[in-house]
Amino acid sequence: MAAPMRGMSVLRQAFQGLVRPAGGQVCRQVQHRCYSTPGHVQVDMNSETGVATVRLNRPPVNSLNLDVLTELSIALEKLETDKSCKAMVLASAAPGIFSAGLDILEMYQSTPERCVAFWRALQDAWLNLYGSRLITMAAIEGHSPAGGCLLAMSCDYRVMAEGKFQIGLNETKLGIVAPFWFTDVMLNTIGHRETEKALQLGALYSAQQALSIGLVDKVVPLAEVMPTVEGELKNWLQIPAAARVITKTSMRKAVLDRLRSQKEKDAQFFADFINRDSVQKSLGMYIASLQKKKN
Ligand SMILES: CCCCC/C=C\C/C=C\CC/C=C/CC(=O)SCCNC(=O)CCNC(=O)[C@H](O)C(C)(C)COP(=O)(O)OP(=O)(O)OC[C@H]1O[C@@H](n2cnc3c(N)ncnc32)[C@H](O)[C@@H]1OP(=O)(O)O
Repeated sequence: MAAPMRGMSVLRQAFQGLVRPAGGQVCRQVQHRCYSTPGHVQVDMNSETGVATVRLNRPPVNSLNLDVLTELSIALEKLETDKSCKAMVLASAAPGIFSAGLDILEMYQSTPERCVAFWRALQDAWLNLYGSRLITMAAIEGHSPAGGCLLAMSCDYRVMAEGKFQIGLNETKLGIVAPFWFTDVMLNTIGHRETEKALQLGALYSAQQALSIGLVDKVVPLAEVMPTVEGELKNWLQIPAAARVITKTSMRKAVLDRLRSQKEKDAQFFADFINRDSVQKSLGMYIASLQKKKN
């Protein structure tokens, strides 16, 4: 195995199969390529079908910190440039959870510099996902609040497990405000009236409620989520790719461009907003309430 190259992060090289990270595996078989690293994003590429499964793997709740978001971005970039890849399923390796959203500890008592770096990583991961040429499907096998809901909504199709799991943009409940591009994605998904209610209330929906407002496309028993995604993918894969990609791009371009044109301003705004005393106080209380839930 080659030594790490200068000027290129070990993480990026690991994803490109150039180095074998300590404790990790890079396995290549005829039909499957798995890029498994000590990190938090597992990619399994089935080269026979052209479908990659990307699993978030940061137990217990797949909260999205700087590292996870950076890894996710790199994984998505790599799949985007892999000509054999046609579709991507976003899923979780942690039972009972899709993603708990942004890691609240990245936003609580952090430095402005870290906040900006964290936000840039989120912007890049989202731009890569929402702007992807691939068919993207979310297999939601657990809770999916806030940033988890953003990731799911940014896919082309969503299948959610029935039962106790919840999904939604609950930011106001934490005393924070969903950024404009979260709002844009929700508007594109469920329309203006439902978004207005959902965002003000910080609503978290059951799978059935989410289905009724169009936040997810299908609700099935937990064990059926992956087979349902695979079945749906067969339909999507039959559509001529160029026509589908042009359609998707034209429908998403305005929302993507809106963030692209003001990334730095948005990152600065986030860092300033999140470090306000009143916001820090709300976040502190929310963290305490999560911990109290256990006692
Ligand atoms: C004026 C105009 C302003 C314009 C706006 C400008 C800028 C925008 C500013 C801010 C926007 C920022 C956007 C944020 C989006 C987000 O994603 S915020 C994150 C929201 N997430 C949540 O609310 C989820 C909270 N978690 C839960 O509800 C539950 O954990 C769960 C997901 C339902 C799972 O429950 P379960 O019982 O299985 O697990 P536990 O609750 O016991 O959790 C286990 C463990 O994990 C910790 N944890 C949970 N969620 C998070 C998280 N998101 N981040 C970090 N840590 C988390 C939890 O505390 C437990 O920890 P332990 O006690 O140490 O074991």
